[in-house]
Amino acid sequence: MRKIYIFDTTLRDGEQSPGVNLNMQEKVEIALQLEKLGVDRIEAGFPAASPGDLAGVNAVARAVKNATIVGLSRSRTQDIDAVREALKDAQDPCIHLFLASSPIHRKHKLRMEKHQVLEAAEAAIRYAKQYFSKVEFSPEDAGRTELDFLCEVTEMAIRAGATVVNIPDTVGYLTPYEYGNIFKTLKENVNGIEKIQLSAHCHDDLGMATANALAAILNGADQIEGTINGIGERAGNTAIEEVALALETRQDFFQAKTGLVLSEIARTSRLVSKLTGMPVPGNKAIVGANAFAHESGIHQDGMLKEKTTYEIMSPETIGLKESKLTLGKLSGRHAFREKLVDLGYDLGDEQLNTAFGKFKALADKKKNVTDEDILALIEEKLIETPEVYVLETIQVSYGNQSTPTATVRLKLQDGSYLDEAAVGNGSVDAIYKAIDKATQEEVELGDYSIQSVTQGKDALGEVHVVLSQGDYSVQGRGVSTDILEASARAYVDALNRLIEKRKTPARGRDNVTLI
Ligand SMILES: CC(=O)SCCNC(=O)CCNC(=O)[C@H](O)C(C)(C)COP(=O)(O)OP(=O)(O)OC[C@H]1O[C@@H](n2cnc3c(N)ncnc32)[C@H](O)[C@@H]1OP(=O)(O)O
Ligand SMILES: CC(C)C(=O)C(=O)O
Ligand SMILES: [Mg+2]
Repeated sequence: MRKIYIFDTTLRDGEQSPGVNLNMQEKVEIALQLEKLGVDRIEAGFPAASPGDLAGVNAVARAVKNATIVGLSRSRTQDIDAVREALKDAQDPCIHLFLASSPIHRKHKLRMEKHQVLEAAEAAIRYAKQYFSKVEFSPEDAGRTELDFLCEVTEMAIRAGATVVNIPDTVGYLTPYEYGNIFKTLKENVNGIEKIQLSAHCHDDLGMATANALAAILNGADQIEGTINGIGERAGNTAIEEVALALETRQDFFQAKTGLVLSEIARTSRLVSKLTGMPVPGNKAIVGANAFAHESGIHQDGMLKEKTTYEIMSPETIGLKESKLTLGKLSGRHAFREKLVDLGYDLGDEQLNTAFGKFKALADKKKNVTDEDILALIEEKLIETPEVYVLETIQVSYGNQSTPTATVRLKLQDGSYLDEAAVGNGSVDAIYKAIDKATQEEVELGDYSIQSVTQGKDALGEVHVVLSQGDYSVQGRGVSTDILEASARAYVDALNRLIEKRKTPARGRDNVTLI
């Protein structure tokens, strides 16, 4: 199987992401993880950029033993000397020289003619070659360079001693067909091309960085340059994890593989995200939080029956424990039952149906239904008390300069309704007074407590109340995303328990019904 070399530039092009700044320790920490991941080459920085970056590259060169350490340099002697200094302790150093070759860059940025580009690049490669056996050369903006001139530049680089020629699509402009064609053309037309490695370096401005890198592989590229999580200048670089998993999953098609330890991918992704401060989007291929998560009922049912129905690779491959079946409003009974079994509940069909109905109602209101949400729903449901009153609606009018007013509607077992309104010292007080009027129960509120049972802005609030009437004392509990609704539910729940309790002989105030 053909080996594709992985050149990681998270610490160089990745650090060019706006807002990212890695200090020496952070560079070393990431580099050591990249070494574990098994990348072949680590571009640690641009030593001429600053004394700090030179020190960072030097620290990486001293720490890493099992990868080539690369330093970037313009085609200028002072930059090359900075790389020499930075890599003096590296076991396996490599310099990466670049000079733009496209007409736009030649004319506007470098203000050079073609022949000047050739001469300057050749001089730089020859100078660098005195100090480095491994020299990579990049004609920057190769993607927008005339193909015949690109062949000329590549041939010059080989003659001057480059060991790798990299073809950057610097501005992410090309389509996979066009990018692949460059590699094919170089392979077919450049003298000495077999002596060097050809490398692909793509940017994601049009979302084609990974597709372009794969097209390069199909057309003879030996090395892929990229970053972890695809971070990098503007829209970023090819995401290394995407190329690695594409080759792994579609070996039948590409007939090529990397030497990466794939099970280190998730850990590396997390570390890079943490130290760069760049969050990984949930839907990011391979390493996004949703990459192995299934939300809809039909998919979840398929997954429970056979994972390959909806997963083309397994989370274990990249070092994750397992796929996730997240419960939401689109989930079905199979996944819901599975979750309940996980949580220790084995409900009969009828109970399951009731719980599922409540779950769907909650999921309509709440983005993420968590285990705690489900436990709260189930525990509430499993303790059966006849519902003499069912809270239908509440409406509360509140202003800090006016008296809170609440209107409630309760449904009775015969299908009729009780509607009442009341004012109170606060919104909850108004609700409770309205319920008292509607039910004509005289009760004393002994305790009221509220807690959040789940997290986030749409968390479930759980209200506990203790009501007493004569010798009877009962607790009630209500759960809702709205604390006023939870308060009303808790009160109505307690009243229902009170009515049930009155049917049995009183056992005294201390004997509180626990739910
Ligand atoms: C496609 C890429 O990702 S390339 C890498 C981009 N990364 C970076 O630029 C990060 C590090 N860069 C830096 O810290 C600074 O730009 C430095 C230290 C390299 C240079 O800083 P300055 O000397 O202040 O120059 P400045 O950045 O403003 O301009 C770049 C100069 O380099 C020239 N230049 C650009 N590329 C090259 C090259 N490959 N070889 C030689 N000269 C080059 C430009 O034409 C310009 O020259 P001029 O001053 O004669 O007009
Ligand atoms: C330095 C070069 C290889 C680069 O990052 C680019 O052209 O995108
Ligand atoms: Mg780049």
